[in-house]
Amino acid sequence: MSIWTVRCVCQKFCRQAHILANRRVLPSTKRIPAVINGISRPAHNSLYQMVKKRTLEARTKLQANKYPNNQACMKMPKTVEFVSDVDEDTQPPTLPTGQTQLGNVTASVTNQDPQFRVGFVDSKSYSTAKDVLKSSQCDKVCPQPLDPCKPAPKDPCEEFHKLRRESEITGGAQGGGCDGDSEDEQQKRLKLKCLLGALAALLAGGFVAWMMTRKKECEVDGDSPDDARKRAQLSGMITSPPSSEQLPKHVPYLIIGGGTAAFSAFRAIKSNDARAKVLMISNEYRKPYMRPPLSKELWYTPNANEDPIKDYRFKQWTGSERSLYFEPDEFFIEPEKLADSGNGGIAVAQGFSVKKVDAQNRIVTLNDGYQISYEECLIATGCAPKNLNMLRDAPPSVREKIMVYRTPEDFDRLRRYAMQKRSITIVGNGFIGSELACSLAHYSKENEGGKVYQVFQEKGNMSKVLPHYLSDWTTRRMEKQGVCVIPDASIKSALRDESQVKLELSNGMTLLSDIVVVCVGCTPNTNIAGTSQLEVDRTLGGFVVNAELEARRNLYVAGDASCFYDPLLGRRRVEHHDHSVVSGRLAGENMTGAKKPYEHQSMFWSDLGPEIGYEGIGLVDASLPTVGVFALSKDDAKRSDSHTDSKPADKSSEAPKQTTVVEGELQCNPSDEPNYGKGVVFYLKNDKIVGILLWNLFNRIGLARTIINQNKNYEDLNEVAKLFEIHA
Ligand SMILES: Cc1cc2nc3c(=O)[nH]c(=O)nc-3n(C[C@H](O)[C@H](O)[C@H](O)COP(=O)(O)OP(=O)(O)OC[C@H]3O[C@@H](n4cnc5c(N)ncnc54)[C@H](O)[C@@H]3O)c2cc1C
Repeated sequence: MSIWTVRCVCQKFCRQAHILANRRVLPSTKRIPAVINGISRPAHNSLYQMVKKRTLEARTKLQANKYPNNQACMKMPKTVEFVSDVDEDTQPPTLPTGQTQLGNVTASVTNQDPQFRVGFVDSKSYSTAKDVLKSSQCDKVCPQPLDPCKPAPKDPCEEFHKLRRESEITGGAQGGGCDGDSEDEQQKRLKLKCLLGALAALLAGGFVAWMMTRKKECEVDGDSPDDARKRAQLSGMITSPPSSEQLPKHVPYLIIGGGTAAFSAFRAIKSNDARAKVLMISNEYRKPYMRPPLSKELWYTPNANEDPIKDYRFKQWTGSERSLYFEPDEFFIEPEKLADSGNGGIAVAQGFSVKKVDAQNRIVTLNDGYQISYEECLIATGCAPKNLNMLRDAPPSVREKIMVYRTPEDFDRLRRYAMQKRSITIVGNGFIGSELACSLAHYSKENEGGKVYQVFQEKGNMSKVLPHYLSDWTTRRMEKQGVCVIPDASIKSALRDESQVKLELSNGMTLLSDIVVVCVGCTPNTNIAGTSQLEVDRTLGGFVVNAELEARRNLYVAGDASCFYDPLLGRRRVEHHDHSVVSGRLAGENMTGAKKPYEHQSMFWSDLGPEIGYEGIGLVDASLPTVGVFALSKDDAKRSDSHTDSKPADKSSEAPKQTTVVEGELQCNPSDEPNYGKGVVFYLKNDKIVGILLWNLFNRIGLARTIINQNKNYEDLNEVAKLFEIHA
């Protein structure tokens, strides 16, 4: 095995990768014990541990088990000029800008795949996504049985149309009954009456048919009122307590928001003030729960077809089971009983919204005007998913096919579509969009479900986080997992079919989908800032707080909604689970008088299916220069060695050329999977390491944290990389 180093020096999108070295790793005896010892996780991280007990062993086992790769689609072309005389069999995998891989198959595929149609309403000679899929290497590299580009075995759209036609015919027949045997003289008047009657009956029949199809839509889009009530009762989705009047008038500790940061703060308060009485006010109708499994583990849990509404149990990657909820219902006390509780505890007011905080007088006002005074208050309102303006402003018929993704309700809704084998389009290439696309593709594969498309403007998945070569590689891996990735494309328009939404993309493709999930980031929930006279950061968003997470005296902000001052890395806002745990804990400690600054570097993680997992810490930002060091498999090492060996004298001056060659190989040969299978990427600012990404490397985040905290220049990053034992 060899170490493979890639340095990205361009500020924007890291266009250049330089191989710096191709040397043997130091033997594992060359560890630096002091640093290695720093790996152990601090105790506060128990919330993080609950979600994510990931060991390399567990992941490796998982990789070997029942989730085999699906087959690759192909690289999408940048433009969609129609080229009718392309020979599919001789198509190169990638084409220069301005050309396209679209083949001469447009008309022939139209009827085969209802998800991709040419000229949907108005029959233009579109080059559709199907054409792209068809014309790519997919036809060459995908074995037939697993080919994700072929039509689904059963076409839900066709079924829908059939049902609809039948109901219309039935309605029409019922409208008859005027074939009377009346006398000739009366025929004219009777005929007229009859015609009018038939027309009325037809209209009634049509109305019945419409109602019937509406009902079918409802069955897809939502529960019947009875079911909805039942599910609401099961999950406690009713305001609790029934009225704000039942909430205490005064509490020592008040937390606005009922998410991860809020719950972490409660834990810290309780461990510093054993009898603390804490009231959490959440506008969700649930007790505190974690979000990460919503886009990952829940979709891989074998019992995913069972109704998870009660406690959303899921299997962690390690195989152990747990619920989405941090604690069961019994852990909490009722808000009405909080004031009289001798030992204190935590109460959650569910379904109530705070509209104002009066920091001067320490009073919080709810939406209905009810006021609660506090001694210490934390704002942990998180963030809300963004939508695209064009979709938000679309007609209601389109909007009902568009959703964002953040809550268990969103999971339920999307799962209903997935279970019904519908085609799903994810918009966006960030963490949640990419995770969800992988999870849905997996779910679809396991259940012979519908197609999963991922559309985004950028060139590759996670391009804001990963250096471009890694983003490219990841995109190909996503395709292998069964996601039909459509990069370099934005949505130009969205129209509604009987059952689907038709997306016209900027690259000329037309995509038909049963549901569109918009995953384009989120906006911090700072609505109360204006009424509460709190400062919001103009650039980063979020409530501005100092290093102690204080917005005002006795008023703190933590989690996604806080824009805090990191003494090491400057002003930041972070939208990750561990940050919400770390900042929530710090705020909780400070609410009990600790007055500590934010010093602990939080980490994040993401999983793109069971085979790709990564963790990051510090400023993991693709616009920074990066150096990546990856373990190569035997074959790749040989290839790289031979390349270097052929030009030993030119090693440094030829670095960019080597890069080009390596990148070329990667782009042209999707089977070069091991290239970026495992490694570490350093993100640099003023030649200092400010961020570290651990790519399929686990249990090393403590070491990464130590290195960032050292805040110094390293002569040779290969030496630093060796500490991570990427071959271990
Ligand atoms: C699907 C998904 C997957 C994710 N996966 C990962 C992952 O793998 N790794 C990772 O590091 N991070 C992940 N994250 C991000 C992580 O979950 C968030 O960073 C974290 O939940 C933020 O916690 P929070 O407490 O700040 O906000 P939230 O969890 O959003 O909680 C805020 C709460 O406050 C409520 N609220 C808002 N305004 C008011 C108001 N005025 N009055 C009362 N209540 C209010 C909200 O309804 C919400 O319940 C994921 C997020 C999502 C959505």
